[in-house]
Amino acid sequence: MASEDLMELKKSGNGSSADSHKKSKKTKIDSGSDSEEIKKSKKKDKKRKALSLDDQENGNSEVLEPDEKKKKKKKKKKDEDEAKLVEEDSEEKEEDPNALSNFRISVPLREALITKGIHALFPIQAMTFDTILDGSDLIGRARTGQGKTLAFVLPILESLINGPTKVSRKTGYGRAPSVLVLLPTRELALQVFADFEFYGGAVGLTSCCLYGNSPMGQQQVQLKRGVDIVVGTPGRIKDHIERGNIDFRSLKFRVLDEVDEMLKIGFVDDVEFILGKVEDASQVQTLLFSATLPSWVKHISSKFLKPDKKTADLVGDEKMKASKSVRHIIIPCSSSARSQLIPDIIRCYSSGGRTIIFTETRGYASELAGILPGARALHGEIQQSQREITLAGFRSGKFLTLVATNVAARGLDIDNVQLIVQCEPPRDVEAYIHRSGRTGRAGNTGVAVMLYDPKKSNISKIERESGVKFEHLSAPQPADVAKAAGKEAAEAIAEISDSVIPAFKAAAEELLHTSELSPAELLAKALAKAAGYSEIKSRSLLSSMENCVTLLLECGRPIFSPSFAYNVLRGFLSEEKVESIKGLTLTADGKGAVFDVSADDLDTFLAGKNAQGVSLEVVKELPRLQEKDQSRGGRFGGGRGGFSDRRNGGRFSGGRGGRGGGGGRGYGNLGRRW
Ligand SMILES: Nc1ncnc2c1ncn2[C@@H]1O[C@H](COP(=O)(O)OP(=O)(O)OP(=O)(O)O)[C@@H](O)[C@H]1O
Repeated sequence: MASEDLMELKKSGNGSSADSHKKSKKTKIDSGSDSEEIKKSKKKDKKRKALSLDDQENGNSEVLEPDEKKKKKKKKKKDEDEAKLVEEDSEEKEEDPNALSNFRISVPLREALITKGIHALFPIQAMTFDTILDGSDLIGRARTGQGKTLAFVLPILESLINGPTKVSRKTGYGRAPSVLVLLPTRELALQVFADFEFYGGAVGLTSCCLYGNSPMGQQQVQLKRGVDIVVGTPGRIKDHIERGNIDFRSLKFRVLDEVDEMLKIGFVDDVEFILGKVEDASQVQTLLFSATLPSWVKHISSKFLKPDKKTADLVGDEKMKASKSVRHIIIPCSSSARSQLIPDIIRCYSSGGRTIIFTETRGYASELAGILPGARALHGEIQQSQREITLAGFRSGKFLTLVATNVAARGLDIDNVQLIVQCEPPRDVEAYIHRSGRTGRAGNTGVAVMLYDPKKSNISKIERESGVKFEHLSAPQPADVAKAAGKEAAEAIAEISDSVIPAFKAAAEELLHTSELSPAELLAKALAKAAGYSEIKSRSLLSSMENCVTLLLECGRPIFSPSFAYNVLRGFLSEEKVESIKGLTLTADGKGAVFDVSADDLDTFLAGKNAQGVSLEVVKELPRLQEKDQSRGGRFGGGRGGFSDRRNGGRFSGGRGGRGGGGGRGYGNLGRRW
């Protein structure tokens, strides 16, 4: 079996000395989180990691020492412009091994990068640049938002204009494409196309984007005229092949971005068909990228790559597979409470930036977008032209909340997405990783909130497989949200011009004279009105339902089953009241049960709390609950004692998730967005 080179960035911080650093064939880095790494990259930290090539099977490592790399670069012919640029970047070159000037990136491309504010390569880019430019097939993995797109765009372009594929690349009218990039969604195809268009354009290469539900004719004309780079979705590309519009005889590169999604059922046949159209695969470099590489992908993908392919894996065996620059929060919420809760979650955690809400179905995405003021839906049933308008509006800030299905889960790179809300846990862990990765990109931070129904959802599986340690929080309480809204309304009132006073003064004086309330109380009401409040309801910690209160029942001995809990309640409550309770769930410690009651019934329930040694109290912090798969003997968990909560000592750590629990500015947009 042919050996596969494995490149990996290793963590330092494990006692490796400077000396061993030099001797070691691996260059190690001190990596806290991805964002830290990227921030370090941005700050030109001297302790940058560099590249190491390990042989996956025998543990041998081939080293590209930074010094050797520099020598190699120095051999480059430099024209005047380049000399100037190098001079400008000389400080970076000395300080940052990943500075652009340390790579074989030609001047126009470097200039194009600098106009986008890019002065150094991100780790995955630095790690794979030479390997791709020098002709290897490659599988690349880095967490979401770490710059995988440029990791293939830059060396491909450089190879075509200055590198090994330059000589045999077709040029002129009617030329067949040199590069084929396949992506799973049209939005993603357009996004990657935009990068090729911009950076390729800077070096005189043309690109086109082929995706379904858009006119064939224009695409045909582009292909006929000749393009260097074809980006698209498998269905439409297959269509063009079948119509004889594309010729792959001159192909130099083929890229599967989001490779695991591309090789899933539904795409794999088309992908195989397309890749199979390359007659001499030995002449073509194949590159596969994704943030998630389940083992089955590695298996299937070996079919398409050469035996001496390389793997650049920045995630590797690390437990944490999702973005490290994202706060991962879960909040219990029944499906019927979602639409009431989500606006408050946005108020608490979006820091005034963009929010993407993920739903499991297209219908619910449309429904929710209809309910949430200022939100728009994006899913597969919406016409392509509308999808593009919606995404453009979201990118440009025309509206700040996008409600989407998994069509937006992968790859989309949108500035200032501060918050991701997942209405329920997704079916697979990859979806969780990609969805939550729409925030916290390129060294920024973000918040991902996932709602779950404690009686239905299995959080542990996602936690286990993604390596995420969820922060367990309860829903923000409306009273807390309202307090913050009141503060903002007060600030807004202070800014209103005095010119309005004469018009409103008479009504204000009239109110003061006729009302029994104090001036402060009246002003409080005015602030409530300004912030859009007419009443403040309580919210259950268990289901997030408004006007419900969560109670904890304990009876001095273990509660093994829901029916046992119901029987205890029947001891001091009427059947009617017992039947009115909602969402009864056993606690993880096996000692209690929590359930919701209507706020109006609270006194009736609390009146009987001392009966037969029973304790019944309003829950301030939701205790850890038994999960679906943790229970023995059915859905409600007959398991003795359930599972213990070693992490939080039996209590959720976050308590009320409202004030101070938010990311960044907290309730930055109260009263404005809704
Ligand atoms: N070297 C760099 N310096 C600064 N910003 C960069 C650099 N490389 C990429 N970026 C920016 O980082 C962002 C994320 O990049 P990209 O979309 O390629 O991430 P990704 O790893 O493909 O994420 P995902 O797995 O979610 O698709 C983009 O906005 C991109 O412009």
